[in-house]
Amino acid sequence: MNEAQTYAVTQGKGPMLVIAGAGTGKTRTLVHRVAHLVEQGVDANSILLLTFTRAAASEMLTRARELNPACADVQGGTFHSVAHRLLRTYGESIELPRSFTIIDPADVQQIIKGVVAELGVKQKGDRKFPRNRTIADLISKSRNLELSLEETVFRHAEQLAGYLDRLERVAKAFTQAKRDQALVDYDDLLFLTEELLKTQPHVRKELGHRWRYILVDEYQDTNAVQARLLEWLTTEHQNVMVVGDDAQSIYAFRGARVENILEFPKRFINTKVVKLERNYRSTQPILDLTNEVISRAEEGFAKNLYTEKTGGVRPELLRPREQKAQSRQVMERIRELLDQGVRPKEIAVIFRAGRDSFDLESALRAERLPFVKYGGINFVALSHVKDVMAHLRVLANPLDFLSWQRLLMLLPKVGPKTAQQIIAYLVDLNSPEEYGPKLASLPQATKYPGLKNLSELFVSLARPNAEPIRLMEEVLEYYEPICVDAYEDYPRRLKDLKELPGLASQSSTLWEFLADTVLDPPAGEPGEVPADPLTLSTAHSAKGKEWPHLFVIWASEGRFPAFAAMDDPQAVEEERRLMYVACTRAAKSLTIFSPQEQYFEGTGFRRLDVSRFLDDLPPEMLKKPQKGPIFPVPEPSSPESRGSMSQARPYKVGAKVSHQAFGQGKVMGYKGNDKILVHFGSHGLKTLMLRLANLSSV
Ligand SMILES: Nc1ncnc2c1ncn2[C@@H]1O[C@H](COP(=O)(O)OP(=O)(O)OP(=O)(O)O)[C@@H](O)[C@H]1O
Repeated sequence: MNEAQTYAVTQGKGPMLVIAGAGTGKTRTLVHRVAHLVEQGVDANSILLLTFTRAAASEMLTRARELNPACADVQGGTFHSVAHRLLRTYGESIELPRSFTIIDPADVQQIIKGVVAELGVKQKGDRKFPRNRTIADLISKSRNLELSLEETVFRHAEQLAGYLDRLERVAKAFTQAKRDQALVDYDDLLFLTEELLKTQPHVRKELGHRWRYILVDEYQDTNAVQARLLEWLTTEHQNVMVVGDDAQSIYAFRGARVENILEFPKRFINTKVVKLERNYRSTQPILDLTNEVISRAEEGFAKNLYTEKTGGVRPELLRPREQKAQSRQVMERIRELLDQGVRPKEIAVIFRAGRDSFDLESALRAERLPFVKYGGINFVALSHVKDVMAHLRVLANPLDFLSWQRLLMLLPKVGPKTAQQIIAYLVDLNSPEEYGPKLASLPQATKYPGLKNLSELFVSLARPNAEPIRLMEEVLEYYEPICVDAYEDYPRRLKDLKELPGLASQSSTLWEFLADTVLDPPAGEPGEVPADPLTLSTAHSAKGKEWPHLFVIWASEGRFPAFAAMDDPQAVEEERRLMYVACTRAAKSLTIFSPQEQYFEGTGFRRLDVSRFLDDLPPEMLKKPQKGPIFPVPEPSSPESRGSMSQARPYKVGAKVSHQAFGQGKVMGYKGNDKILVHFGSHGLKTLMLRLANLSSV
């Protein structure tokens, strides 16, 4: 431990904020802090460690246990999982039914789809009506940002303003539908827990005594309600340590607020602030590059990470012609490393979106190089997995009509209408013992023979204390023939299903299993993890990890930053931080690939520029190809095409410009082809008509 780390680890009681750069030992400091508290005689049971994923908590607690076995009893988890446990125990005091189940974003979209149909708000042929996913995102955004739906629509989806009244009706009906079915979404978990802590002083007191020390990792990615929950949980003692890095905040799109870090000392008086700046992970040439990438950010704490490691190779930028060439070059570099004796698990390839690695994955398979992939895949959102889970979910919550609907529609000849008619008979079900007999006695039972099998399944599943794995095995036995009938590509799906018993075996109760699969689904692809694999990961899923040798692929405009973010200056800033997170994972070598072309359906190959976050870096920071663009690409002819957009955009994002009234400013982005967004110091962000703005370069 260095001096700053030691200070953070050994402080006594009271609030503490650790602001730490990438690779400066945040995780290590938290682990040592936990072990130190236990060594000082603090009861391990009274320490709560809140992390971003369940895996992070268990990894840190394993490390703490290695330092001191008494750490085995330290409590750990995510805000959501702790909220779930609290609501399960105390939820009835705020009138939450005991049998509530948690729904994931896919379920939310499903409910919204139902509500939209029921309300009849979408007119036939209206192709501009927002998609279910857009509506779900807007509702969640408005809750996370704690803005009215109206304000959220105006700020984030102005083009949908004409639908506002209909969206408000949908939002209201969605809330009601969740209430009717005792369903709780991710956002509800946090807000209901806040309600619980706010309105039930005895619960607050009890928890204040139970958890005497609370430590929070990745504080930059918490949202407003999480910050308040932390306050409620610590009102009794204020023993709270949060650790975060504003430069690594990458979940603003989900409502995370970097301000939580900035405001922490105001919320908790007498906060001790510690800054960690010595980086132990990367060589100086890598740090020079990453420091530069983040120093171009609009705002943030000034940090200058340094290392005492000497030497190291300069990061390198390569510009393969297109995707196939990129995969080939990555493979060559990987082969070189392996030939030098580097282990595959010391190598990772990072990218912006899950699909970015598909081509490379085929190349790796063809060469029989084993890999694991993180991010971009949500195993439990696969429809066949959801089919299976629906049977278990109704066991836990008889009111979960969403799941009833899903499992009934798997029966031969049962469509949505019939499913609804059947559900009308199920509304008075109270416990799983009643399901089997009820299904067998339905008036529809003779017409739909599938109901008989389903009834038998539920008779057999009605064992309140059965382990989740046993229930899972029975459901699978019932479901597999259905899967074969329902899906043409059933062999692949059956293979996925084989992973489910293993997942179920990790939980001892059905509640726990259902909550874990929704709140913290496995991050990797299902299946056995090879012994010494290469890692492929999205930048989001790479957070907190490190590898000696790192490749970043698709570092081109439109891919990283993602095209969808390019018109929104704040989104671009988040993409920049994401690039920073990606590059700071590298310890010894960093190689960045920026393909020069991308193939678009219909329009063919289009030129891609180097990602703006890496463009214009001096060659001493980033080694670049000797020649300029090696492959000439014909300019696109159609005026709507992406290529022409850059012609209509006379200033680079990040360039300095001057305006007669507002003075000097920085170009933040474009809105369409005719508006430019410029940040003018004290005048703030302005959207100007390019034609009229009369800007000049500085
Ligand atoms: N005092 C120290 N002495 C030696 N190595 C250290 C020290 N502190 C941290 N390290 C090493 O530095 C690396 C980065 O540490 P850690 O993963 O805790 O950083 P972090 O701040 O959580 O990083 P990030 O936020 O970038 O994910 C690890 O390999 C860790 O073992």
